[in-house]
Amino acid sequence: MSTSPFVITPLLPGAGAATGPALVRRTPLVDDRGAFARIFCAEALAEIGWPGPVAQINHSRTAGRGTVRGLHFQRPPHAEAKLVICIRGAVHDVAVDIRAGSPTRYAHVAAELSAETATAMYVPEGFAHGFQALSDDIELIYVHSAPYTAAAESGLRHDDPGLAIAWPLPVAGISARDASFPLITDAEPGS
Ligand SMILES: Cc1cn([C@H]2C[C@H](O)[C@@H](COP(=O)(O)OP(=O)(O)O[C@H]3O[C@H](C)C(=O)[C@H](O)[C@H]3O)O2)c(=O)[nH]c1=O
Repeated sequence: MSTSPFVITPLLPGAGAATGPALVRRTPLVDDRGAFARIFCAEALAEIGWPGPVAQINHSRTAGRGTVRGLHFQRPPHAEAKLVICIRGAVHDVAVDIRAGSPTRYAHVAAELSAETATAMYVPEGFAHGFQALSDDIELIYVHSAPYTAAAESGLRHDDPGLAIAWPLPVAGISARDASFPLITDAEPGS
């Protein structure tokens, strides 16, 4: 493996490499048998703020192009960092700054993640995450720094005018729960 298993590109100008979301592109080792890539590396990601031990790893499949999942986050003290790894298909991946007092609160960053480009997004604590499937048959792996805590789960509306997220495709297949999150103008303080 070269000196770093990833090429890391911070996505939120001014947030600093160690506090904002980042695009994490894997650098697979290719030979005549195929390829080998590291998909998570605590040491390499600590440089951009990965906070601690891996608490949970999830695998999600999304069948239909245009489907939106999210935007999700866990409220403190269960806030989590995530590495969202696309291992099949392509997604438009979005992270929204929800940090109280942040000069970029409710600003978002977006990037295309795909198996073909070997890309992932680092989503720090204090950011909500969502994505839209750009193809059928998406598979994502999520590495979480905190365990799932249903009581701490919350979210933002994908179509909130206060967020102004431009989804590339007509939105399809969103869950009733995700479609019913409050707008940021209606949300309870601290929610
Ligand atoms: C995360 C999680 C969920 N669940 C249960 C809760 C629901 O009954 C069911 C599906 O969860 P959800 O609808 O939140 O799944 P997604 O909408 O795909 O959420 C995922 O996609 C968005 C974009 C993210 O950023 C979340 O981190 C990620 O979990 O699994 C569990 O039992 N354990 C878990 O660790």
